Amino acid sequence: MDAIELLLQRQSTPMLTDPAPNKADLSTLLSAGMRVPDHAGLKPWHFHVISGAGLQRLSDLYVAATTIDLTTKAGLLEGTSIDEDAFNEKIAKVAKMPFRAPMMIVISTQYVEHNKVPQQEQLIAAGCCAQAMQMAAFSLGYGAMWRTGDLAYNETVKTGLGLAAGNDIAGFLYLGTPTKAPHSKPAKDFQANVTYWN
Ligand SMILES: Cc1cc2nc3c(=O)[nH]c(=O)nc-3n(C[C@H](O)[C@H](O)[C@H](O)COP(=O)(O)O)c2cc1C
Repeated sequence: MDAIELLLQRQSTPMLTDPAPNKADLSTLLSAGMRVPDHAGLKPWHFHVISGAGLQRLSDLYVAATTIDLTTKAGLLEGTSIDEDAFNEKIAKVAKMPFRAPMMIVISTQYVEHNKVPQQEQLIAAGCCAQAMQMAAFSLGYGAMWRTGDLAYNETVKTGLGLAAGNDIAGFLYLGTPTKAPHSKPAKDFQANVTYWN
């Protein structure tokens, strides 16, 4: 796919199935992720590639994190008890999340102390990794969807993934093959988002 065509046509695919990117294609994706603009060459990111049994491991972590969250919240509200149905519904929902696609890449930060590169720039660079990997996946014929949600900001999830304290999850990139041929989305007009100083 031509590079401009890729830039103008990229879109997300929420419904994904097997096959996931194969070994060679995954290597291309990860290399694209490493190729992003990177102030001072800090490589302030980390990729967890999760598939197969790893999806169940992530599901278990989501369940543990959500259980802690819900019981802590109930504990803080004196006199309240957990609504068992709502609790079970929420747990069932988060347990399924990693199985939305056959592969996920969790893009997190690995902040480096640097006098010219604030954390904000390092988080942006990690975001660029997610974008680059989605682009690479799209151009190779795979589908991809960048998600976050509460669990991206959850300390139990971050610790369970091995992130050092103070780091962030920039995104969960779901990867696989689109379940059906996607309808091409219309282009967004740029006029209202641009100011020219000539
Ligand atoms: C940082 C970030 C987090 C996102 N999190 C979610 C999410 O949790 N759920 C969701 O439906 N879309 C999320 N999105 C948006 C989708 O990835 C996607 O861009 C959006 O559905 C529009 O589709 P498109 O990429 O085809 O234009 C997120 C995007 C970014 C950049």
